[in-house]
Amino acid sequence: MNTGLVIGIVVAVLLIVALIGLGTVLSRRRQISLTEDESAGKQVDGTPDGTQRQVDRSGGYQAGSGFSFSQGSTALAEPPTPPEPPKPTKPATPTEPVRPPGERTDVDGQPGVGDDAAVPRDAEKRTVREVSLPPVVEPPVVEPPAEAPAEPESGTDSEAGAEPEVTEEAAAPEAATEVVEDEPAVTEAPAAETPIADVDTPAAPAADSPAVPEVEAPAEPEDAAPEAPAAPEAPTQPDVTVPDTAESATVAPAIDEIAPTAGRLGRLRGRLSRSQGAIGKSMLGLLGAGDLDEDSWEEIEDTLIMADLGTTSTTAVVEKLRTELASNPVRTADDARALLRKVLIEQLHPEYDRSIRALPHADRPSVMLVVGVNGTGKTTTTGKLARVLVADGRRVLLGAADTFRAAAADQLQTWGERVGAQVVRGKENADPASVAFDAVAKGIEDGVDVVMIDTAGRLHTKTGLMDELDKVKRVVEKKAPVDEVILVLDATVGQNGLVQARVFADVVKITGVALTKLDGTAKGGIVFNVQEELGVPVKLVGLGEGADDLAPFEPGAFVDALL
Ligand SMILES: Nc1nc2c(ncn2[C@@H]2O[C@H](COP(=O)(O)OP(=O)(O)OP(=O)(O)O)[C@@H](O)[C@H]2O)c(=O)[nH]1
Repeated sequence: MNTGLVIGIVVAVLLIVALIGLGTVLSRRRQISLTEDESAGKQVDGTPDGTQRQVDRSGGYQAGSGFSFSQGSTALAEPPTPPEPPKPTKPATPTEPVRPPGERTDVDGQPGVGDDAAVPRDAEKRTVREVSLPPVVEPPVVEPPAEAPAEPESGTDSEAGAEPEVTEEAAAPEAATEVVEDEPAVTEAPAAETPIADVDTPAAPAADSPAVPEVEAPAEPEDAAPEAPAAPEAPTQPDVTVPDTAESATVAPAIDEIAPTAGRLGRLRGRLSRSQGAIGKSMLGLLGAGDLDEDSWEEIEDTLIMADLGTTSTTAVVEKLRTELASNPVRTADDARALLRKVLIEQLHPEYDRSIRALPHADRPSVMLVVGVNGTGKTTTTGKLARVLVADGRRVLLGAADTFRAAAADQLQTWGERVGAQVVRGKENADPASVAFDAVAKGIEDGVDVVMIDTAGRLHTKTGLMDELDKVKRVVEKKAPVDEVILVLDATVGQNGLVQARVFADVVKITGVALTKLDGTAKGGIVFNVQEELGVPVKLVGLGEGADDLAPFEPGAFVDALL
């Protein structure tokens, strides 16, 4: 009797125990804990610091491409100025990619290009690489009237460049202002030692040396911005310095080796590790905690706001997360990560065109203005981008329209010399618009592929500056339409950067943003905010002071770095 009963009871008990065990296991698996995740990460690569962990999580992400360049004809719906009359333009020489196949992947240990990069400490350490620049030389062409020391060229040149175009009433005068075309360091003695030796303004005119302060603009340029009726402000002091006898000097200084441009964001991802802590860790921790109550959602919102995503992006991200979680609850840490990744990437508008409009047009170079508040990294970014372009086989001409600070032009010149790009610069306090005009004229004349103009970045609160910027653009467009206007923003200043950005956006039509110093902030979320506020894509990110610490912005790679 009892044997059967006993067996039955034992079986029943065993069954119950088994069911309880199974239930426990299942309920545990639904829980995702941050601490669990972390230790797992450590296990994988055995490093306690977050940096390594990122690598594993990325699944070895490689940014698919390098920098993407495009032609900017349609870029700015600005009134294109009358096309250049057939000038002595050299058909945009089909420069062949001289691209140095970079074997180097390390960017650390590169020189810090500081405020004043005039002294390239690393020059000797680098492998000198010959990047054969298309022979721009043709001294005779521009030189003829050369005998006259000072004004011959610019003065006349500007005018000349102006006249053929539609009356150019204003153009000539405006542009006629002081201009200095200075080619790489062909100057005097001191230049001897290093090819990169910083150069004072052009050799000749004694002028500028004395510690000229970087203060307010000179006489007229500021208010001289009087729109169209600009005609009056005629021949401002046509004081010019040096027609570029140095032209040919462009030829062959020691040129830097440039790091490979492809996959840079992937390679530099470690620089974003601080941002990772701010967004990735806490967000994943919260999302992984299973069912989220309102407090948890608030915490998620706070995290995003703290990371500088801004309210618009934060709200959008939270709403998307809520919707997704409602229909597809996350069950594993990987699920949580995948969901967050997807939502964040969507919020970064991967559909935006982030190509840099730096490809030449049939009859003229592309023209790029680099604008932004002082100290954000305009000059540095211009130099870094010039390197990328040169590495891509492009002929680049840099226009130092930041005449406000002498060191800025020196700095740009140094960058130019290091990659073999021509530099057109003006005397300190020269009219920036004039320098920009001459740079573009020179670029057209020499048939370069792209002219990049570094502008001054005085405080946006000075309306004079903004007028000046507006004037620079107008004057430049008398020579050629501007294809790209890159606004450089410092990621470390957070919301203030956006205030500045809006002011600039009111004056010029910004077509792309370069967000610098992302290596120095835990608030990588600023990228979302900037795009949302300006409606303009972040195209470039600065991730360090090194010469190659500039990467194209790629939403996927960026989010991977954050998580
Ligand atoms: N850490 C870091 N520093 C950067 C980055 N970009 C630029 N810098 C540094 O920021 C400082 C200012 O850069 P500049 O290029 O001189 O800035 P700017 O906007 O041209 O300044 P002004 O000529 O005064 O208008 C320099 O020390 C640069 O090395 C970056 O991405 N990361």
